[in-house]
Amino acid sequence: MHQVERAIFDLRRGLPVLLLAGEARVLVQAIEGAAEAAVARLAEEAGSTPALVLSRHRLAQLGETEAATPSRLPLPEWTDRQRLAELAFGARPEERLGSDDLARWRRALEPAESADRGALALMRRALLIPAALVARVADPRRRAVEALVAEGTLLAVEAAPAERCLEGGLGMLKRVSEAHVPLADAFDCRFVLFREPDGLREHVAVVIGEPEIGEVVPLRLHSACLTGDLFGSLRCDCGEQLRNAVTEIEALGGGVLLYLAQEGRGIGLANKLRAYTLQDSGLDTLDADRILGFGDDERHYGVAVDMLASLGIRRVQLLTNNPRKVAALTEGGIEVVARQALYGSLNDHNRRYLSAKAERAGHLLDGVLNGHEDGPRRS
Ligand SMILES: Nc1nc2c(ncn2[C@@H]2O[C@H](COP(=O)(O)OP(=O)(O)OP(=O)(O)O)[C@@H](O)[C@H]2O)c(=O)[nH]1
Ligand SMILES: [Zn+2]
Repeated sequence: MHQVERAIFDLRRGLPVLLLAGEARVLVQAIEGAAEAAVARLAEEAGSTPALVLSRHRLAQLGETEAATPSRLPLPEWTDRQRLAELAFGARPEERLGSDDLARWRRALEPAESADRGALALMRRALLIPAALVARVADPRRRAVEALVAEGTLLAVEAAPAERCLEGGLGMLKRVSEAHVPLADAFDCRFVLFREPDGLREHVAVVIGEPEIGEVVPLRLHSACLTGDLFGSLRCDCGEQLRNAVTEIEALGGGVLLYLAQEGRGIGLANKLRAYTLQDSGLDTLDADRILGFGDDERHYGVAVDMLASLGIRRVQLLTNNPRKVAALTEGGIEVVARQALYGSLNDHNRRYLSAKAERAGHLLDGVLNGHEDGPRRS
């Protein structure tokens, strides 16, 4: 895990890393921050033709509608940064790259192997665009590349743990510190901070009042939304949901709110802002994420299950409109005794977002979409 965490750091800085997959040595670089001549340079370094690894969601945007797995797209050396960006996350690839060219690219697709899957997982964990430049190191270049590793200028990491890096080291969450933090809507609150084993993400359990831990505990799983939670953005309903959850849990006699570092349904703030810009050109919240190469929802709730285990909570009354959260907790061995709706209010800016969640992602938002437009509602 240690090397994986370092690899994420290097990739975020725009540096290449070397993935080790059996006998294969594969140079990997992020699309974000890639220099103009990145493909040519990688070709020279590896002595082979670089390829672009794309997620199945992105492949679908390029016309590979049946893609069930990621694939590798071999690239000519003259591929510049602009073309890479169009291929990896451009909004209108057909228009910009030409349908003939796209069809040709598609015919050249190769199935992804372990190093390619590892590269994509690293990009996701690093909250970068989920597309990677990869190049297999040819035999004549192997020594030179290994020398870079030996002298410490290139980081080598095994592909297998890289592939698993999104699982987040379950059961190894560290409970780090805690304090009493009185809130405007609930005076008696304790913030308990948890850190993932690789140190990259932190999550907070807000214990409101003194819930009976052995009984059914009112619980909210809240995914971070900087724009909504902190600034009251009108594009979503998160800020109101957050505050309504605190009030509601307090009214229920106490419970827990898990504030999870899952900004943008797990794609990170940078990508959420990219997705917002795409939404401004007419796409809905799910299609915008798919253009960028992401699935409808990239969140994993293993950390929430671990936090509940640490707090001794096994039975909950869950405040959510999202059936996936109920399913994820149940799968993690938490008994969801009841679900309780939790709404923000509808406005002209979030109407399309909430409708898409209800119509396309199965969120249970009838109560807010059908007529309750004049303020927050609970049921
Ligand atoms: N990718 C993406 N994320 C968004 C967008 N709008 C809001 N979000 C994120 O969506 C998540 C919403 O979190 P929650 O309110 O906990 O979850 P939910 O899936 O709406 O479910 P409930 O609120 O429990 O019903 C947050 O991480 C937001 O940052 C968007 O347009 N695109
Ligand atoms: Zn939000």
